[in-house]
Amino acid sequence: MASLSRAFDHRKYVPAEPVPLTHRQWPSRTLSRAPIWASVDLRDGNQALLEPMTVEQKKRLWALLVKVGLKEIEVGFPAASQHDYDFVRWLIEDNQIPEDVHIQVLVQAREHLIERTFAALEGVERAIVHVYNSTSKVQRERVFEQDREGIITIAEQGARWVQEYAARYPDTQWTFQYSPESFTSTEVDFSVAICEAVMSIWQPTPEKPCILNLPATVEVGPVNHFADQIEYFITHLSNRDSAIISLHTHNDRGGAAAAAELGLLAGADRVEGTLLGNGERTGNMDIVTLAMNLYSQGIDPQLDLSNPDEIIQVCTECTGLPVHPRHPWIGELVYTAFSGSHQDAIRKCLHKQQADEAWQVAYLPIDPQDLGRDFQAVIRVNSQSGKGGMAFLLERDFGISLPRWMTLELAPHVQQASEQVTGELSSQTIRDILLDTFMCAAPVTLKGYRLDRDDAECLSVTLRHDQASMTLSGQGNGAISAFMDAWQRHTGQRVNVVDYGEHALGEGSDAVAIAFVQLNVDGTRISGMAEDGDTVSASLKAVLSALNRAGAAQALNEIATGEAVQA
Ligand SMILES: CC(=O)SCCNC(=O)CCNC(=O)[C@H](O)C(C)(C)COP(=O)(O)OP(=O)(O)OC[C@H]1O[C@@H](n2cnc3c(N)ncnc32)[C@H](O)[C@@H]1OP(=O)(O)O
Ligand SMILES: CC(C)C(=O)C(=O)O
Ligand SMILES: [Mg+2]
Repeated sequence: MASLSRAFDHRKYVPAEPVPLTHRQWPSRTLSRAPIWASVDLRDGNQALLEPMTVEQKKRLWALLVKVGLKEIEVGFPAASQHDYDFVRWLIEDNQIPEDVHIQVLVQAREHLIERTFAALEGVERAIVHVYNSTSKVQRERVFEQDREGIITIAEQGARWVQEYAARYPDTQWTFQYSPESFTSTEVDFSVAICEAVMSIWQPTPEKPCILNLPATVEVGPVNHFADQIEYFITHLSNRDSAIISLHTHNDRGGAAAAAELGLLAGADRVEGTLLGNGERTGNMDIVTLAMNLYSQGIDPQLDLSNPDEIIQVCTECTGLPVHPRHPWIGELVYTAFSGSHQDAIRKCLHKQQADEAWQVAYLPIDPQDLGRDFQAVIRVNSQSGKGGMAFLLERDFGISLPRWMTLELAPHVQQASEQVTGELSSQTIRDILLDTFMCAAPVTLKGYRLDRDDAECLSVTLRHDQASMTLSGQGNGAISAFMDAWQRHTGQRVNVVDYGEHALGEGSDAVAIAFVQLNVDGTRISGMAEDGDTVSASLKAVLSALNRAGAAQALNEIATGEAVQA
């Protein structure tokens, strides 16, 4: 090989060895049920922390794992530390293990460690004892300095010791688990051979199977490669019915959840992982992510994840690790849309979504309310937002349904404000911008009106400006057109109504009317809005808002004052 520079140089690395699998089945399968879940938060998660959890923190996380519904929980490496040992003793002596939960403990294939592990478990009703040794070529050659036979011997010895010590505690229902650690970097035929060697000692049966846990101790290849490794293993293992095939993926390439999903397609039964993915290096497979992936495909994950805020709080307090705001499914920002076209689509879909139909909302793969997230967080407005977002917020928080043309007129004002604040705009600020821009009750104000319904509507409207009141009269087929007529007659301006909209705000006796109008005043379009307890007043005030914005005061000052009456 040419000499490798010390700098960033891809030639230092070799790709994963292709798996000799010709008619792979996993690509044409789909998942239809949840796997057996096993948590390794209290072991793999714990061993990755700068400061391992205290017994109190472990107790808290344990309670959460049980609450979420995990039935197999690796609670530690009791031969490694007094903390872990004491925690296991507390679980047993304090009767903390629910009847349907199995605790699991990890141990190396070394006799004195196995002996102490069983001592820690004394008195437990049921438990999984998990023994491992490393099997990859690099571990064989550079760490253990053993050939394949030597590595198999370590595994066999471990299996034997586990079996022998278990026999000393006949009152416990034991399940044995073996991991060929570094499975992903191990030749697949050797993984099969070493697991078969362990099985030949344990003699599992379909009624009393052992667990073979296949770890991506380090994720070294693409997720399809992992699926090939799993399918090869499962289809080449003798006595497959007597083993529960378990996956234990890490996230070095960011594929832990995807690898586990494909591994399940390849025939695995069980997955190990941690809540929110804490674990060595980039972490273990995140159980929440995988469970929510299944949930969003219409599969019952068999875990209660309806309160992710509690999961986040307990996990962060126990591990000291923060959760990224864009963490899959449960991050603070994952159901929030800032960008305009997304907001527009979400708003339209939410309007059309029926309670009894399948979820069909663009940009929201699940209903955020399933995770206790309300729509408060869904749409937020900043400089990347469009009209859809602000319309959504006005409707959601204030019940204001803007007509489309009004939304279009408001949008540039909101955009300008969001650019000035370089951040997010609250719905209150958006409402303030709406009112400041379009609700223009001065300088000309509405003092009163009289509407007589005859063949046409005859309107007398009294306005106030500059301490003076004046009454204008006009006719039309409604109050607004009569007001237009009156205004034209008295000012000489050409005024037409281009668009109009109105709706009730609130309900019952507290309801008020909100009216929006777009006028054409001497060839220029201008809009106004108003609120009033009286519908006609709301309409007339909306017209006056538009006229005020168009310079009503000046128009009035220019006309003859013949009809003006001093107040
Ligand atoms: C991928 C994983 O997560 S595996 C789990 C890793 N987790 C942990 O290791 C956390 C807890 N471990 C510990 O605290 C310590 O490793 C202990 C207390 C268990 C053991 O400590 P030590 O006795 O100092 O041994 P250490 O773990 O350093 O291992 C070194 C020796 O054990 C051997 N060894 C390591 N793993 C195994 C194994 N799984 N089975 C058999 N032998 C093993 C090594 O070859 C080495 O042997 P050598 O001394 O003859 O060279
Ligand atoms: C002990 C084993 C299963 C492990 O944690 C790993 O290989 O990542
Ligand atoms: Mg691990």
